[in-house]
Amino acid sequence: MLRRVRPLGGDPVDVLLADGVVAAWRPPGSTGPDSEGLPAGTAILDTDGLIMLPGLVDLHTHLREPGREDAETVESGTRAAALGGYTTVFAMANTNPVADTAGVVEQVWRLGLDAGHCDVRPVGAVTVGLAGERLAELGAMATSAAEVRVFSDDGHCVSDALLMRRALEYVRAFDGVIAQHAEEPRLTAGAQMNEGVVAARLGLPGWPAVAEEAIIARDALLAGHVGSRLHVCHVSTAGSVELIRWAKAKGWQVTAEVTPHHLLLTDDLVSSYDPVFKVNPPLRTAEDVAALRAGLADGTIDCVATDHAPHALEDKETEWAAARPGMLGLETALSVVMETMVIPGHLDWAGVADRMALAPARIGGLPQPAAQRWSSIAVGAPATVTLLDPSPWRVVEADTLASRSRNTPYAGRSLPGAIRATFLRGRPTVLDGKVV
Ligand SMILES: NC(=O)N[C@@H](CC(=O)O)C(=O)O
Ligand SMILES: [Zn+2]
Ligand SMILES: [Zn+2]
Repeated sequence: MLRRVRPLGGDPVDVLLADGVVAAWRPPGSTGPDSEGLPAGTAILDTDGLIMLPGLVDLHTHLREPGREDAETVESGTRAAALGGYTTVFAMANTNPVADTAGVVEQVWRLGLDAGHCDVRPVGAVTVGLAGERLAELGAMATSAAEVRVFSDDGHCVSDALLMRRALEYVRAFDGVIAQHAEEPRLTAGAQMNEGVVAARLGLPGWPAVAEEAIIARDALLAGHVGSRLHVCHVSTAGSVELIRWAKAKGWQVTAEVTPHHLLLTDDLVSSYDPVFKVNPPLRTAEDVAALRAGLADGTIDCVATDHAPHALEDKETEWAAARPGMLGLETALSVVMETMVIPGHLDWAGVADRMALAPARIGGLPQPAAQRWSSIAVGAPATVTLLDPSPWRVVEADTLASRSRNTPYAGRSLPGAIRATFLRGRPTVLDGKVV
């Protein structure tokens, strides 16, 4: 029995979860189901004041297995995901070996099943070894047990225009999508941070906005030309938001994501030379942050994706130039979205449900019942939900995170909200803020 849940910002209702589905619900004050006669094992929680959201879906997670199990494993990464309210994560392909064959994507998918904290949907590489030279066996990954629908060379840009065109054409047959890490490599060679006044002051080589925007413009034109689906990873500049708005107005199948860190943090943090703030694409300016928030609010940017990028201490706690780019994100994403979007009034909870669960499920090609699993509280709908307590503020401590890595940019910062429980098809994966 779930009591007094407030779904999507509306009036509180009582919701009963049983056998993995919403068994009944009632408006407050009315009589209806109570805890008598419930099936054994039905979860009974005091959920007064909690907000119920559909289980969150992350289109962009780095789990590091196989290859860098010291930084993260499928088990530790999905544990972090469940604690963050996620019920599905898409695992990026830049592992070692690269997830560019049916064998590797099936391995990652099975590790996810074994861990059981959330659903793991492997992303397949676009090119063999992420080398940007030959297309990987996209069809074999699509028809494997892992049923890959999202393909990405993330970490690298598919910079060859003809290869990008061929990839877009190839995935059309099975309604796949190419998720592009938009970075024109010739324009970012040697780059250390956002190109701008802070870089000039610090004397660090700059990563210009145009390196992202040039690829987005090119790929949107290609996607429109061949009639296929393009998804833009980690959009970070105001100009990129404008380009995506333009591509959508053309009617092209272009979608985009923004990370929590690009919604909150700016490039002046680099003045500390703390490599925890090194990320790709780099932290940008306050004007970019404002445009990203506005783009997410009006739906130009379809969804929030964490780009959770764990790195071992030796790769992160080093001098700025030698440190690997990337930040943790799964355990703090909903709190950062609350701070940057909900509290300032850019998004209500229904908007959060769309941008963090429904839209990413649709883009990632999750089976239709899952994608539609939350239009309202409906009897018979699978209970894949997360319960958020919006009231507490908590100081993030790197050492208490479930991730194997420690590279959170929010350490010492106070963030709003706390996940109390996560349910995957009716089974609790997190209860009272702890992994079950
Ligand atoms: N975002 C990052 O800074 N790093 C990612 C790669 C990527 O998302 O491009 C990683 O794999 O570490
Ligand atoms: Zn990337
Ligand atoms: Zn990434």
